[in-house]
Amino acid sequence: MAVRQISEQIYTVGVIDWNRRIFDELVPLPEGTSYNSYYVKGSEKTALIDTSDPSKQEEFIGNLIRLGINRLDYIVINHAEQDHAGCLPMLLELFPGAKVCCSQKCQELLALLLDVPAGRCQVVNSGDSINLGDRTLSFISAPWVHWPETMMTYCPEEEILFSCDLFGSHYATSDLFVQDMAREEILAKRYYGEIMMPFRSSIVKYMSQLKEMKISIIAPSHGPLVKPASLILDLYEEWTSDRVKNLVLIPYVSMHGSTSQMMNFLTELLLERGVGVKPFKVTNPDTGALAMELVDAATVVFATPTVLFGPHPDMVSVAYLANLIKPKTRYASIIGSYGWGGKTVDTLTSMISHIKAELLSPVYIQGAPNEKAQVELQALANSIAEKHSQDTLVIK
Ligand SMILES: Cc1cc2nc3c(=O)[nH]c(=O)nc-3n(C[C@H](O)[C@H](O)[C@H](O)COP(=O)(O)O)c2cc1C
Repeated sequence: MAVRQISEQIYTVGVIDWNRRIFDELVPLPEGTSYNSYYVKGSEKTALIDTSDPSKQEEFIGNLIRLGINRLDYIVINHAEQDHAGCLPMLLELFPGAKVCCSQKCQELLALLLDVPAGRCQVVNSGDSINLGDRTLSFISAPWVHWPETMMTYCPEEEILFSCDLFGSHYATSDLFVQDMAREEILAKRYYGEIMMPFRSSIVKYMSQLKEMKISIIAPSHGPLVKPASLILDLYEEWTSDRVKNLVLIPYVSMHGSTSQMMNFLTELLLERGVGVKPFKVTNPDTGALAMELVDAATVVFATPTVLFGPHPDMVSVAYLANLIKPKTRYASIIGSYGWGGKTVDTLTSMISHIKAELLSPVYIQGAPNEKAQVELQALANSIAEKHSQDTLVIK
């Protein structure tokens, strides 16, 4: 089903996983995903770039058989994670003459994770290439997008960048190339927020390196290919920039309604002041949707009551995640209600230390919100609106 021709000598032979709904037991997959693998048929030699998730091994091997592949000279492994390299042990049995091209670090991980013998690997460095006759594959080291061993592979004759996880999207679609750019923007942004955002500073460096190259097509490890490449490169340029949107994200939870009332009141105040707002309920959260909002919201206000002297556990989980993915948030605050005492504000503040945001005065009140709480929320709304309007990095 998934064997399709990209160009005269390049095919996609990976597998579309229409029904998978969670990745790494962490990332929700509302639209499924795909495990992309590419076959490059040079005039003298052949190469496969990445494999498939082992859960789809049968289908994947079926694709190779359908294409009549009975010899492989190289298997390029851009990334050792099992959803890309998981079928490698089987491939090494089926193609005893094939050499695995990968980075040194990848070779170590392949041995640890998949018991791949070092003798089957040909370690490559950034700038190295393999000659397939009339096609060349050259390698670009790209550690920390999102593992330390990652590399990308480039075919200059076709101007295709096999970008591994970078520029990907979890998107099961029959479109070989992105057709619906609005849909792609949402799914690619979600993917960027969940998986790539913690490595923003590394990605910025790779982006400037890639700008020097002639790239017509981006062929990622998940989701459809992108042509022209600028469609996704321009989006990444924006997401990895320091610029943020005039938007306040309010992750919230409330047991008896006091914190909800505060959140609603703050939302109204911000809207009146021309600031966008996105309330986000943290009970059974769609963490992908949260990550997507964190990509470019200028401000995050955590809204939680006190439970057993600290933040509500659902908020703890969301704050922990937000802190891990290191958004470029510029301002943060905390609002909520308590009954008799606790350390909610201190605990939450210490939990978000990776978010290098300026902390605006929290509004943390005892009981249901009264007039004093309203005044304090007005002051917070004024402060946010003023910060956004004066900050040159906030897109107006
Ligand atoms: C399970 C539970 C544990 C609580 N623990 C604390 C606590 O340790 N300290 C405190 O000040 N209030 C505590 N409270 C009281 C709530 O923080 C208080 O009722 C608050 O106003 C609830 O806000 P909400 O209406 O937004 O849920 C607790 C309430 C519940 C239901």
